Amino acid sequence: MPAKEDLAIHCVVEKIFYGSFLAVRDSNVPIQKGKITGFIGPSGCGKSTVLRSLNRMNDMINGFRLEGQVHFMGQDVYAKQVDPVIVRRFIGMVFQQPNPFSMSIYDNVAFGLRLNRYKGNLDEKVEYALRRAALWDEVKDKLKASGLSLSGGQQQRLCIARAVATEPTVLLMDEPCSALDPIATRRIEELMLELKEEYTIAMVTHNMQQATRVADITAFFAVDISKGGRTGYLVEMGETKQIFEAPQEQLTKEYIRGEFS
Ligand SMILES: Nc1ncnc2c1ncn2[C@@H]1O[C@H](COP(=O)(O)OP(=O)(O)OP(=O)(O)O)[C@@H](O)[C@H]1O
Repeated sequence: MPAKEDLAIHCVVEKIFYGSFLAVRDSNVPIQKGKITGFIGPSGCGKSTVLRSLNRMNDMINGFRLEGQVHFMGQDVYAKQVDPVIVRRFIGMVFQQPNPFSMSIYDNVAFGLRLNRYKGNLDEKVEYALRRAALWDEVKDKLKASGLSLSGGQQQRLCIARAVATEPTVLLMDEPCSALDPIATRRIEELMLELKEEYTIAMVTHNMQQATRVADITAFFAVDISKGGRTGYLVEMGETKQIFEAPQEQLTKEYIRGEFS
């Protein structure tokens, strides 16, 4: 277990429910500062559920209930007085499908800044965010064009620019490349490696090669069907190299060898 001061987020899931359905149990998921943590595991093991719990993205889902704690920089994210909008300002999110708003490239990036009543120079901030997302050179002459006019890979980088514009501390990425071709995927992976110099990243990926290319730390989840349900849980978590080359758990070994999916 890493030292407390090295953690950006400390997430201890006892149980997560959707209504009466127990989706995830017993998962202690520390997210280390300045690293990329990858969540891997078979479909339905709760990777997205846990990721989305980190910035209260699941709050909008009817019946969602977390038993456990999520601490961000030592603060309880689920404390009564905490505004989830503020949580998401510090823990940003990039989704599976690029989802630029139906507005100009510029306005997409400025959106969160305006929402937060940013008082500084908006043009400079938009340029900074687009540069951070490695998109500036491709769009600097068409900032007024619709975000939807960009290619899929560019749209995803626009979403990353939108997320980094408000300078979050952590970026959550839920299969950010799954809708992209291999070249656009590589571009996003390179970008993630650049971004981790400034941000802590946690990502869900279906692609084990991607986890080995990008993640410093890997968390492997599986589904427990022993009690007649389908409940996800964390099997093991560690340095990516250790998880892939010397996993501690038999289940991890079998998953990595492709013996189940
Ligand atoms: N909004 C929801 N309402 C009810 N059940 C849900 C909801 N979202 C997810 N679930 C259930 O919770 C469990 C975990 O789902 P989750 O999407 O977190 O898994 P995952 O590991 O990310 O899966 P995948 O790899 O297929 O995306 C699944 O059984 C799923 O059906």
